[in-house]
Amino acid sequence: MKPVHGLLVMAYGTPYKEEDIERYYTHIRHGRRPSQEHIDDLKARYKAIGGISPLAEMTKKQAEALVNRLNEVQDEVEYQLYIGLKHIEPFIEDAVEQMVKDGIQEAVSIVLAPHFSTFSIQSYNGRAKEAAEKLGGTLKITSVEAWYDEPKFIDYWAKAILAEFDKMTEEEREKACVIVSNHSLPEKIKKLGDPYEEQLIETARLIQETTGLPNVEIGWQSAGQTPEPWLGPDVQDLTRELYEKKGYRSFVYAPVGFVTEHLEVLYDNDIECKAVCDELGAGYYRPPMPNTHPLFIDAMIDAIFKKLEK
Ligand SMILES: CC1=C(CCC(=O)O)c2cc3nc(cc4[nH]c(cc5[nH]c(cc1n2)c(C)c5CCC(=O)O)c(CCC(=O)O)c4C)C(CCC(=O)O)=C3C
Ligand SMILES: [Fe+2]
Repeated sequence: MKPVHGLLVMAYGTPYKEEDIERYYTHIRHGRRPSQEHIDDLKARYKAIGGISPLAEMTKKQAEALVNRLNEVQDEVEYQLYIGLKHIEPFIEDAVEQMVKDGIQEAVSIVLAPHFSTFSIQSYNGRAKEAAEKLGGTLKITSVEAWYDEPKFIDYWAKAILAEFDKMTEEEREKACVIVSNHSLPEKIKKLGDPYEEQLIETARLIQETTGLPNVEIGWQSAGQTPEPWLGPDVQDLTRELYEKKGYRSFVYAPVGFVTEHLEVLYDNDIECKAVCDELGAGYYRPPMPNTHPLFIDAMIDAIFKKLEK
């Protein structure tokens, strides 16, 4: 009999129904209830993308694709899937508790987000390890930390971006640019030595190298509503600036820090960035997100093996 190990797949989480929005947002804000205005604003954004986000279902599909592939490509271990979410049930702690109850002693974890930050990946991994320790320390978790430069991940985006350029006329292509972006974080992470910004720059460089496209720019999106400075330029401001200063007339948005068509993509890109493009009379393009694309799933499988072989 093969030994059974856990595969802990962690993701952000999303409200399952409208009534979940308030407690979900409160959890994101570390237990501080947001103002009614902020809640209403968030509700309106979910409404604008069709009521709820496709994220919950897609996280499940991605996790299932990962465990199936992991059990297909190796024969020594039987991996059992556990999903742990950051801001809604099943929480990361729930998943770890279930693993311990199931008698799992070894697990590998991966977060469905490619770039490392103390704000994101480290907090997921830290919560998983802390939960395992609290439950007696019988479960050992090996955590993948980042996979922003995995060749198959880059390949997925390179192909998806080039497919958008294929939709353009020769003339349009010459004045088109790619905006590679990630979720903004407070600028103070830079002083803390966080590699988040550099990792996005490296993802963009690899995409540029692989596609051979001349115009690749970096932007940040979906910044929080606090007075402190956040990483910029914001993708909307950047679009205007590039239109004016560099004469670009078409924009291909590649929000590579995300992996699914969820709120930030469907709203911040497909509604907000598109509105800027429409106003400028510029072309708006946004390749499909990786979701369960085999290249994308295999990129994460490669990252898992690299970590386990270390
Ligand atoms: C780094 C990062 C990622 C990527 C890495 C990862 O995936 O972990 C990410 C992903 C996501 N963020 C998501 C949703 C939200 N994030 C919020 C707010 C915030 N995110 C932050 C960071 C990140 N977030 C931060 C620093 C805040 C401000 C907190 C504060 O206020 O102090 C808010 C509050 C309202 C607003 O600000 O919009 C919402 C609703 C969804 C689900 C979307 C859906 O349901 O489809 C996803 C995938
Ligand atoms: Fe977020």
